[in-house]
Amino acid sequence: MSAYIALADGRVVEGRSRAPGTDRGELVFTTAYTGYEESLTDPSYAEQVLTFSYPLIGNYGVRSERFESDAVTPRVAIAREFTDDVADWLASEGVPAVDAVDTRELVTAIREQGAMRCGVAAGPDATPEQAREQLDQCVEMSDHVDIGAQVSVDEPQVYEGSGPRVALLDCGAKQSIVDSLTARGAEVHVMPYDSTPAAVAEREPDLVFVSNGPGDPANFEAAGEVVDEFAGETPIAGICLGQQVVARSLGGATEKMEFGHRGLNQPVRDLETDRVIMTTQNHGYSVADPGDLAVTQVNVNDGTAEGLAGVDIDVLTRQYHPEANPGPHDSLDFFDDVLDLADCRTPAVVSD
Ligand SMILES: NC(=O)CC[C@H](N)C(=O)O
Repeated sequence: MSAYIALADGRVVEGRSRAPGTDRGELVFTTAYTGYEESLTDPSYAEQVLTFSYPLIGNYGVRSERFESDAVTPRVAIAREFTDDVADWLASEGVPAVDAVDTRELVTAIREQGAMRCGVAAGPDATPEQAREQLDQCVEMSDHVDIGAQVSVDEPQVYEGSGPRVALLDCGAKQSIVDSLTARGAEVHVMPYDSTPAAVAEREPDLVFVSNGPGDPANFEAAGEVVDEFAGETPIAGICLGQQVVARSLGGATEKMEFGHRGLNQPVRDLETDRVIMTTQNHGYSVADPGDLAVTQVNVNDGTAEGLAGVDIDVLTRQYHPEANPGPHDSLDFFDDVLDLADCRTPAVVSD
């Protein structure tokens, strides 16, 4: 069974269909060599076509305990080789999968030209024309203005705890962010991404936390309004899209990166301690201007802002994923730090 990937640069790359279907999205790559279940269920990958640069994906099976959400979130998955476990899982979820592709060619194209639109057709009757038709219908990431609605809860969900009460604005939150907070005793109220400041205030939070999420942070204005309303009154935290939303709301700006950071070994330097930690990352936008916030951590490779902190107010954000699923685990203390900001309730005792 054949498969075709039509790139925005005019190329059509041929591969083998491992799960049939036609679809489209922004072509990106991750260098992660493990954690494929986590990546394939991370809501931040909505509307993207995910290429794994590591050549064999699926060598330790598929277990739902490792999923970050209920759904497979990228629109299409591509690898040099998928095991049957992964291919069968993607087929059962209706997500097209393509392997037997020279992923080095795709990665090089993305590195040289940036993350780009693509269309995919896979299956017994797939044709290059179908892939090109998908490409024609593919819009730029920033045009997915309602992307938050795809990935957020519809109604608030409460996880009980005896520690600080966290209002987590769910812009596409990974389950391991919720788990990292509840493991430390926090009471977590997962709130829809478009909650109003009044709806958040009703929860009487000790900490307002903006989650990770897909697409352009400019399309998460409601979360920015919540930050604007609570900043200076209640501590604020953010991860990845959350950092971007918080920065935008507090006078800063974001920009689209050329091909982003996606992988498990991105080095980050803390400017105060000079310590370098290895981090897991998945983002295509970055904070170009921190506004009223101070940059406290930077990416060692390209100098982009990896951590921000309030100067006079309690704000702490990370561009990488401190919940570190599947790892490396250098960054878990972020959760202790943000809960310390909110320590007006019973102290949390549990650690990872
Ligand atoms: N993991 C995330 O939260 C990603 C944030 C944002 N969608 C970006 O690509 O930059």
